[in-house]
Amino acid sequence: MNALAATNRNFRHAVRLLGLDSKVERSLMIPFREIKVECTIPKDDGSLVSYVGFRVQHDNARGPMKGGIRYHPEVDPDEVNALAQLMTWKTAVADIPYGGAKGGIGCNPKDLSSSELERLTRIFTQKIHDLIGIHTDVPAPDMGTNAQTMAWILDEYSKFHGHSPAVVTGKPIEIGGSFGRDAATGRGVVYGTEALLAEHGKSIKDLRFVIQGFGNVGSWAAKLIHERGGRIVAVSDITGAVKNPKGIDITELLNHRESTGSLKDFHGGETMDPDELLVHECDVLIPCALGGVLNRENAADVKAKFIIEAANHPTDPEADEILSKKGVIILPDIYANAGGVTVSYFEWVQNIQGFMWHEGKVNKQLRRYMTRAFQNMKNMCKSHDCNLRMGAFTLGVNRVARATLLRGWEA
Ligand SMILES: NC(=O)C1=CN([C@@H]2O[C@H](COP(=O)(O)OP(=O)(O)OC[C@H]3O[C@@H](n4cnc5c(N)ncnc54)[C@H](OP(=O)(O)O)[C@@H]3O)[C@@H](O)[C@H]2O)C=CC1
Ligand SMILES: O=C(O)CCC(=O)C(=O)O
Repeated sequence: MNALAATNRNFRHAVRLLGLDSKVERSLMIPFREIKVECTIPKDDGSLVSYVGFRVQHDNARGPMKGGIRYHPEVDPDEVNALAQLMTWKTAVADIPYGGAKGGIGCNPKDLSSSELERLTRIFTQKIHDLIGIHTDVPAPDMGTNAQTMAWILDEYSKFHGHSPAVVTGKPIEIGGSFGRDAATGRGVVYGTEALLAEHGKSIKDLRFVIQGFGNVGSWAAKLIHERGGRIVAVSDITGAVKNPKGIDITELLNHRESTGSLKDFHGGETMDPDELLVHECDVLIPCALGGVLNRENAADVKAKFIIEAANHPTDPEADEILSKKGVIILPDIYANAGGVTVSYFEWVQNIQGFMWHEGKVNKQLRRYMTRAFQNMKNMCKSHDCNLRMGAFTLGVNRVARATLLRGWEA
């Protein structure tokens, strides 16, 4: 099942649990606006290359639309639509005053030089600059993009609209980024994991973890779990996977990745088949890379008792059913990875105020938001007798439906 069909299915299930009207359902499902643009750039060798860029703005009932921009070869319109919709429910779960959006360019950023990436980002910004903005749609990093990408968007956007730091979040600190944004998604994952484990009388230091993906989210989650005494027994990136039953020294792995650019040839563990990673023996599995990685092919073989969805939609609905029958507890993406967008909100607030917070304040507020959202999600589970995914979906969808009804549809 593709990402959009899976997301729509979860949304419809939440609508049924909430008893929402079919007109509200239809209005919430159809995206506010879908943008598709051609981006042609000269390569460094003078040849021309064309890419397709997307921005889907899903809903703005609760505030400006918000969500990352992904550079990845598998970016397609359905996936961007699904990710934009997930952002709408995610910002509502976190209770931050935003709607949802997502963007992407179908390219492999590893095949482009830094100057080619800059040209691509600038041309994409030129094509969408009049449709994004501080109070309309605020992009941020996602897979394959980073603080530098946001700096180029800010610079290009500012040529048309004047200096506008709040038009993107996840920027470098020097040009208005927030302390703590780089680590925020991974840190939020850890706060969410702590809240879940505490409910089950467990703590990070007693458990074994497997992490798929060692980019922004995966490496920060790994570092913070390692610091708390959690034993990380296997990690992967696109180049391969490494395991060590005694626990991988994450500080050494970060140093290795820093000096070589990947996890390959790391001597603090044994190389393993990356396909084995998701079904490796552990207590907690944290997918931090692509969507749909847990599916009917591998779900029955998963050994973890807890899955923390740091990636967006890593579990497809068939896997969801298989895992739930096995008693695996899944902390859903629209809650588990909401730390990133929550600190993006703090960054936007700081830009608008023209006042910078220190990192301690950012992290303290992040914990407060993640803890509050966890309790709200649990309350929805109780009132609708449902699992955590539906607890999060009913929480998010209900808040957006309420905002939509309050605003009304009169033309
Ligand atoms: N950045 C953020 O703030 C947020 C991100 N997310 C979600 O988290 C996930 C990861 O995003 P982010 O960390 O930002 O992205 P990055 O691009 O920083 O990192 C992605 C990581 O996934 C690895 N990867 C890619 N394909 C595979 C594969 N087939 N098997 C194993 N590893 C793979 C990459 O390997 P390599 O390094 O070798 O390329 C890299 O380590 C995405 O689903 C994203 O939507 C969710 C909320 C916020
Ligand atoms: O920080 C943001 O605005 C969005 C991050 C994002 O793309 C996500 O949460 O999936």
